[in-house]
Amino acid sequence: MNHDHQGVFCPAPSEPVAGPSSAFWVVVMGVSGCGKSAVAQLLAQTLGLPLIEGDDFHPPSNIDKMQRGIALADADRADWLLILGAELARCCDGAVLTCSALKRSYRNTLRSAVTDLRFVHLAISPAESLKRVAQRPGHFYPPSLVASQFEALQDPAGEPGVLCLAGDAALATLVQQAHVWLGRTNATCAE
Ligand SMILES: Nc1ncnc2c1ncn2[C@@H]1O[C@H](COP(=O)(O)OP(=O)(O)O)[C@@H](O)[C@H]1O
Ligand SMILES: O=C(O)[C@H](O)[C@@H](O)[C@H](O)[C@H](O)COP(=O)(O)O
Repeated sequence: MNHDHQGVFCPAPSEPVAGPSSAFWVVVMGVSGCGKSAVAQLLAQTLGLPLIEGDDFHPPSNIDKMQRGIALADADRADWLLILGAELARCCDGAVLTCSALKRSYRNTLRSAVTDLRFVHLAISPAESLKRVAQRPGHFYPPSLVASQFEALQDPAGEPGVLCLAGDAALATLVQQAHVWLGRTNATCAE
């Protein structure tokens, strides 16, 4: 079953959606606290593309689970990833999506929604992730779940269309590096 966050049915595309040649879609990915939201917001502004916040599309049951300190399982993430793929496909001229996308199979679900999907992986240490998550007041995601993110993470290095960055660099540097890379790989997505 595939619903958007307001419960409206979203048909999943049977073929990845291709946009105009200038269009591209990019996922800013990584463990909790790696900087997905911060980087994606600036990157979307820089590129003039819509921002899709992956966390906004979790069903209440997932939020509730995480708030109670229970890590999501593959089954909890399956519909969420399909919805995020449909959201990407809906943005015909491209978009920037924040999504943890921790496992290769999750990334492949997103790849099946749009052509040449790029991923910018913000890699940080468990200690840095824990520090940042613990300092984020009012967020639903508890520090006790940080270790589970690293257990689930499958490094995307070597997969097509992936840029890996050190997430402890300055925000402006990260956005610039992603921007340059996206310009260089546009239309080929071979890296
Ligand atoms: N490159 C960075 N350097 C320093 N602090 C950062 C950086 N990126 C993000 N942060 C801070 O870390 C915290 C988590 O960032 P956030 O973007 O919410 O991560 P995520 O969306 O991956 O969970 C926020 O307080 C944010 O301001
Ligand atoms: O797949 C998951 O386990 C969740 O999506 C998780 O990766 C995400 O980190 C939380 O929703 C917290 O949100 P932030 O990543 O924005 O901290």
